[in-house]
Amino acid sequence: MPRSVAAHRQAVAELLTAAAARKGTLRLPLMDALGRVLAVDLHAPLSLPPFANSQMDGFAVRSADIPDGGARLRVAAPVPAGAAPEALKAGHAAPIMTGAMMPEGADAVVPIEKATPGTFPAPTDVDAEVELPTVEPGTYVRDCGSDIEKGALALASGTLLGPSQLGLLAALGLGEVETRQPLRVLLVTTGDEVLEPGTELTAGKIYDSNGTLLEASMRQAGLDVVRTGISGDQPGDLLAVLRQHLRNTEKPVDVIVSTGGVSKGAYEVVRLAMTGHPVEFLHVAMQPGGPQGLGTFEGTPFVGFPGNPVSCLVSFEMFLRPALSQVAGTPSPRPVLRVRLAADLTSPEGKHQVRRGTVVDGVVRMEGGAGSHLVHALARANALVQIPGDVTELAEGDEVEVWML
Ligand SMILES: Nc1nc2c(c(=O)[nH]1)N[C@H]1C(S)=C(S)[C@@H](COP(=O)(O)OP(=O)(O)OC[C@H]3O[C@@H](n4cnc5c(N)ncnc54)[C@H](O)[C@@H]3O)O[C@H]1N2
Ligand code: MOO
Repeated sequence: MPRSVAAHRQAVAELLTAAAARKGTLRLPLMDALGRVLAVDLHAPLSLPPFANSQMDGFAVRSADIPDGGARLRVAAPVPAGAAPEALKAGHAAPIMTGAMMPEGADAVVPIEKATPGTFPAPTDVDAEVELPTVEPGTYVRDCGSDIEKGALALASGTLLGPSQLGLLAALGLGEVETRQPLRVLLVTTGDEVLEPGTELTAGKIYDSNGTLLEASMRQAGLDVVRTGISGDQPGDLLAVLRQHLRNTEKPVDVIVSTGGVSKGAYEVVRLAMTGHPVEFLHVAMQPGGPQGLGTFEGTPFVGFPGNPVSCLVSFEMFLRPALSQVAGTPSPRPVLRVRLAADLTSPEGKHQVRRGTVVDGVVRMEGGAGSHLVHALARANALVQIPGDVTELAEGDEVEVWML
């Protein structure tokens, strides 16, 4: 009886719980923290904006100086961005640039486009005057702390640090940030037919797509990855490679992920190598990614993905990524949408099918067929299309769940 997708995801999460709990924190320069997870609640060390400033190039005024019909005001010394201006005298308007600090006493900005004349006077013109329309207090003023007040929670522990979050930390003047130490994955691809990209292709051989596909997925999900290179179909070779890396105390490994060698062939290297170790080989009611291995190898959690590249990606997205979110707080789940099918489709009964598709304007079009070797079609897709095991036929316009890649 195949295992359900949810049950296998839970089994992967349980396998990784102890390893995730052992991880500490790591203080990193901001750019090195891209894709990492914040380890602490972070409170703003200063207010943003740190001072009231102008949202427009224009004139800083005391709004009370300008009645309904407008007023003619004396032009004060200009306030460029970066300057600490003098207080604004009554009856005056100070030329002020976007981002420049509001002078004390000024409470509004009139944009230059609304001024007469509509250009700033030369700084040498000490007798200049300007005619301005009436303005509400606060107009085009970005108040101190209007984005965040000093001491308020800026980012909660567990936040994934992407460009926007790191930009906020930089705006708050922080050069470093406390991150969760990521789990380190030992990634091994297997198969006598598999060659490193960049080498010469000979008869019967193919290039290793899985290593790159999975390392990229794992890095994107905030994991550390150590690659072993390709292991051939001799179980002894695979065992030697794994043991060599597990002995490396400088880079201790938290989980091993292998690809290939888990199904029913005559030379299933991962199955053979794991004989006598507590690794279970089973079938999940999912396509692609049905054959799976799960257990421990000499105390280290072991996850064996099938060899087909699309099966590897689907296995990562369906099992490892969500399991990591659950146990390691790596908050990188895929955005889930409900969209309409561009065309009819069929799906095998009893298997949760994960098709690849392109979502545009709320409609999903399939990319390629169901085959798990279709890497070109995968590269065109922007979503995984989820078709539950009890659904065998869907019509154009029917709603389906998609996970955006
Ligand atoms: N009799 C059966 N045969 C197969 C079954 C089955 O249930 N009964 N399951 C099929 C399914 S589904 C899958 S998925 C694969 C899984 O096979 P393995 O995990 O044993 O993987 P391999 O046989 O080593 O490789 C499968 C496929 O993928 C290619 N491959 C392997 N590694 C790489 C790599 N690093 N980069 C690119 N491509 C790779 C390999 O050449 C094969 O074409 O088994 C089915 N068979
Ligand atoms: O499960 Mo296999 O991954 O269908 O190709």
